Amino acid sequence: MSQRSSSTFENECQKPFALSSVFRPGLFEGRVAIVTGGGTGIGKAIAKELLFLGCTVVIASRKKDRLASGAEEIRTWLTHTGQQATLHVLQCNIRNEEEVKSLISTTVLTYGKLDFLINNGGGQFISNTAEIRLKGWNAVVETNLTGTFLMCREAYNQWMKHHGGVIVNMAMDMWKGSPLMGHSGAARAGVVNLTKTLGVEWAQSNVRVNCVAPGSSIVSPTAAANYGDLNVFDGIGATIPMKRTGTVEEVSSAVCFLLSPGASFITGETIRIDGGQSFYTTPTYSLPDSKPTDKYSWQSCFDAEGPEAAKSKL
Ligand SMILES: CCC/C=C/C(=O)SCCNC(=O)CCNC(=O)[C@H](O)C(C)(C)COP(=O)([O-])OP(=O)([O-])OC[C@H]1O[C@@H](n2cnc3c(N)ncnc32)[C@H](O)[C@@H]1OP(=O)([O-])[O-]
Ligand SMILES: NC(=O)C1=CN([C@@H]2O[C@H](COP(=O)(O)OP(=O)(O)OC[C@H]3O[C@@H](n4cnc5c(N)ncnc54)[C@H](OP(=O)(O)O)[C@@H]3O)[C@@H](O)[C@H]2O)C=CC1
Repeated sequence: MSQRSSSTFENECQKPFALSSVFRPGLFEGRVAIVTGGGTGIGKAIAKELLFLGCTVVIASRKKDRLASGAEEIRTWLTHTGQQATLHVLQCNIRNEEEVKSLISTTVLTYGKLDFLINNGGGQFISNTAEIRLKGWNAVVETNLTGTFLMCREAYNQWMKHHGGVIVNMAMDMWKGSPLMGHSGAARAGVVNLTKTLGVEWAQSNVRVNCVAPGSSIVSPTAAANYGDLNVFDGIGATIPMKRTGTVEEVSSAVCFLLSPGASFITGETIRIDGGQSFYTTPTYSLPDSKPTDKYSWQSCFDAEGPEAAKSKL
C-alpha cells in the first residue's frame, strides 16, 4: 500500500487510523516539536500529523490524565500507520513561568534541539463581559496571551535565537469583536499582534512566527465539553458561508504548511481557518431584543430641544 494514498486500517465507521496528511511522508524527519494542548482536540491532530511526517513530538499541558489518554491514543494510531516517530509527554501549565522554562530546557536536553513550537494550548469560558470576575479575566488572558508570550520567549532564548526555528500561535475569530468571549478576544488580538512583532524581531535569527485563527467551528468533543454542552457546535455550520463546521485536521494541515519550507517566506502572518465565517457573521451571538438606541443629527437635536434651546447654543 502506498504511504501517500489515503487509506484506513480499521472499520470505516470508527476511522481511528485514517491517514490524512496531504504532506509527503518524512517531511519533518529529524525535527523536534512542542505542541501545547497536544493531548486533545486540535493539538492532538497536530501532534499526530507531525509524528506521521517523521517529527519527534513533545505534547504538554496541565492535566496528566488527559495527556496520558491522548498519548495512548496517538501511539496506538501511530503503530497502525506503520510510522515510527517519538512521542514524549510533559506536564506544563503555560501560565507558570518556571514550568515553561523547564518544558523548553527538558526538551532541548532530551532531544538536543527544538525546531518547532506550536502554541495551541488555550481556551476560555462563555460570559457577558460585564459579569467576568477579575480572576476569570486574568485566567483567560494569562492562558492565551501571557502563556503564548512565555513559550515564545523561552523557545527563542533557550534555542531558536542561535539555531532558527518556526513558531505557530493560536488565535480565534475575534476580528469583529468577541461578544460573550471578550477576555479571549482581547487576548487573541494580542497574540495576533505579538506574532507580527516577533516575526520582525526574530527574522534575523531565522525564526519565523505565524498564527492560525480557527473560527468557532472546529468540532472536537473536548472543546465542546469545556462549555458543558456537547451540542455547542450544532447550528454553527448554517452560519458559515461553506455551510459546515471545520475539522481538527483542517487546522493541523494549515499548521504543517506554516512549519514547512513551503512557507519559508511567510512570517508575522495569521491565517483564518473558518470557512469564510469571520467575513460574514459573528458566531455564537444573537442580538438581544432591545429598542433602537438614540440617534444623533443636527435636526434631531433641534427637534428634541426646541428652536430656542438650540439657538441659545449658537
Ligand atoms: C463555540 C465553540 C468555540 C470554541 C472555541 C474554543 O476555544 S474551544 C477550546 C475550549 N477549551 C478550553 O477552553 C480549555 C481551557 N480552558 C480553561 O481551562 C478555563 O476556561 C480557563 C482558561 C478559565 C482556566 O480555568 P482554571 O480553572 O484553570 O483557572 P483559574 O483557577 O485561574 O480561574 C478560574 C476562574 O475563572 C472564572 N471562570 C471559569 N469558568 C467560568 C465560567 N464557566 N463562568 C464564569 N467564570 C468562570 C472564575 O472567575 C474562576 O474562579 P472563581 O471566581 O470561580 O474562583
Ligand atoms: N475548537 C474551536 O472551534 C476553536 C478552538 N480554538 C483554540 O484552539 C486551541 C485548541 O482548542 P481545542 O482543541 O478545540 O479544545 P481543547 O479544549 O480540546 O484544547 C485545549 C487544550 O489546551 C490545553 N490547555 C489549556 N490551558 C492550558 C494551560 N494553562 N497550560 C497548558 N495547556 C493548557 C488543554 O489541556 P489541559 O486541560 O491538560 O491543560 C487542552 O489540551 C485552543 O487554544 C482553543 O481556544 C480557537 C478557535 C476555535
